[in-house]
Amino acid sequence: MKKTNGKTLYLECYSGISGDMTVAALLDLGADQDVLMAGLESLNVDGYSIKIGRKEKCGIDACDFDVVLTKGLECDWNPDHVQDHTHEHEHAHEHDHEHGHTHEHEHGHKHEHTHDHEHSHDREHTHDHDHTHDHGHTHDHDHTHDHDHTHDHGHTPDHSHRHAPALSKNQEHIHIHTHSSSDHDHPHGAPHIHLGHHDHRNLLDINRIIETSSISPNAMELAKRIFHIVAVAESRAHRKPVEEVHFHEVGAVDSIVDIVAVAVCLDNLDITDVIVTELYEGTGHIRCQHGILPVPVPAVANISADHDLPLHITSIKGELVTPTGAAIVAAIRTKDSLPKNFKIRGIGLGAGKRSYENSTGILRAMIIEDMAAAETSDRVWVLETNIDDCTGEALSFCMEQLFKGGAKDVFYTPIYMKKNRPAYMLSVICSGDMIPLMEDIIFTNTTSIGIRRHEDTRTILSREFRNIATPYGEAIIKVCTNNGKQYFYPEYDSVRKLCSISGQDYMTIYSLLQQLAQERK
Ligand SMILES: O=C([S-])c1cc(C(=O)S)c[n+]([C@@H]2O[C@H](COP(=O)(O)O)[C@@H](O)[C@H]2O)c1
Ligand code: NI
Repeated sequence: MKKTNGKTLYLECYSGISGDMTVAALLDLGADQDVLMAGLESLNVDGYSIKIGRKEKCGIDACDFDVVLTKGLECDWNPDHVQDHTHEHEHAHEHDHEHGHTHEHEHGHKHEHTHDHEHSHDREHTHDHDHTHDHGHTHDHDHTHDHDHTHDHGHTPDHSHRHAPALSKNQEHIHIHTHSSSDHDHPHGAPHIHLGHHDHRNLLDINRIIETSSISPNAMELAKRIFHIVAVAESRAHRKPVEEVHFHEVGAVDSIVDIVAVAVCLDNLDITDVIVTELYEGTGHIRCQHGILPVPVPAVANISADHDLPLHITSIKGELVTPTGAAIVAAIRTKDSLPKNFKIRGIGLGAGKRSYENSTGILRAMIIEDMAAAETSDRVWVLETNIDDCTGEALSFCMEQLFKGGAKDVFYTPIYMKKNRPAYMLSVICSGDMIPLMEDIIFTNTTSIGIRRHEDTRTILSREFRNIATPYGEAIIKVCTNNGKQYFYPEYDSVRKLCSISGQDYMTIYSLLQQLAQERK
């Protein structure tokens, strides 16, 4: 079910947008890393690890999210290669496709390559796959491309590969998590899925991977929506029915991880409204699996056309907006323009993998609060029924179902009914579209045989939930605004948890949380 009344996200795409930049920006905004990692693990996809660190872009500190592929590139590197290398692996792969991920190869060293450079090996290989390698052995590709890989290797020392260390100096990893078939259990009984970097999958395969995970229903719906947008765009570009689009680069592990990670982080941050600037894009051409593509690449152009995304073409030679980035914007954008007056409640900076002149390579995300919308009113429906013949247990269960179903509020009022019967009036406050579901829950779970209903108006203060750190752990505070003044209401569950950790009484912890929230406002 789509949530409402959450936070508003403002995405500044002045250096374009890609999947990994978005995840990094959302993590920097405070999305919970543990929730993200648990969600990704539940995908039952392996062959990658996650690196979350910091990266300096144009002197600015930003978060870096990297999907490091550990499987599916056996074609590129195997222990035999090492024996052939007399130089110290001072070469970087020159893949033509432009993913922003890192590959980690299992031959005793790690190297990072960003994929935005051209081939320049002096190697003799005919190889109509986009990346080429130059090692003295026969490659045993395990991916299922229908390219012909005819590697005719033989080292010459002048190749331009340069193995960079997996991290740049200023990159401090704060989370590394490896997924491999042997290092974790798969809780859902879902088939374990090995996705090599170049395996081909269609939309059904991707949806199955997402649906068998344990991510929240909101995140699941959003991840599927983003993939669907890419599939439609690819289907038009390649003139194939949507169901027959075989995802290549976009269906690879890093894209699945990026898209699901964005969905999980947005849900975790409780984002319900998103404002996005125009998408700054480069110009010229890039290479990918299909060969040379114009920028914006066909999938990005199609997504922009289908979803009315404003593009701003800069003179930068290269791809600033990836299909994944454009699809994320198309799926989450709810508003076109910023409110006239707003306050910034949080800032997150996500680092891009590429560097261009005249571009910071940073995606900036902000949580903003519209000052005009701080106090507002809305229309709701009130459903009521009087019940004198139902157990307290059934009434409690019904209340739980109503809240789960999306009621804004549910409460019981003790009443006296005919024949002097002590009874309860059940009241449900909900939006108009929820009435059928709410009534069904009441009729199914209680003895009620009739429900009154009327529409009402209410004045509501804007509110948001903030996490604050305390000496006893994290706590959640509800922050409400009235006439520009903020009020801090610690959440009951947080107070309860900290009471039990600290041994302090309820009012002491409650006041401490209010005081800390006030200080950090
Ligand atoms: O692999 C395919 S089918 C592909 C199609 C297109 C089209 O525009 S069609 C573009 N690309 C390029 O691949 C990389 C990966 O994109 P992500 O969105 O997965 O990051 C990117 O450079 C695309 O322009 C691939
Ligand atoms: Ni394509």
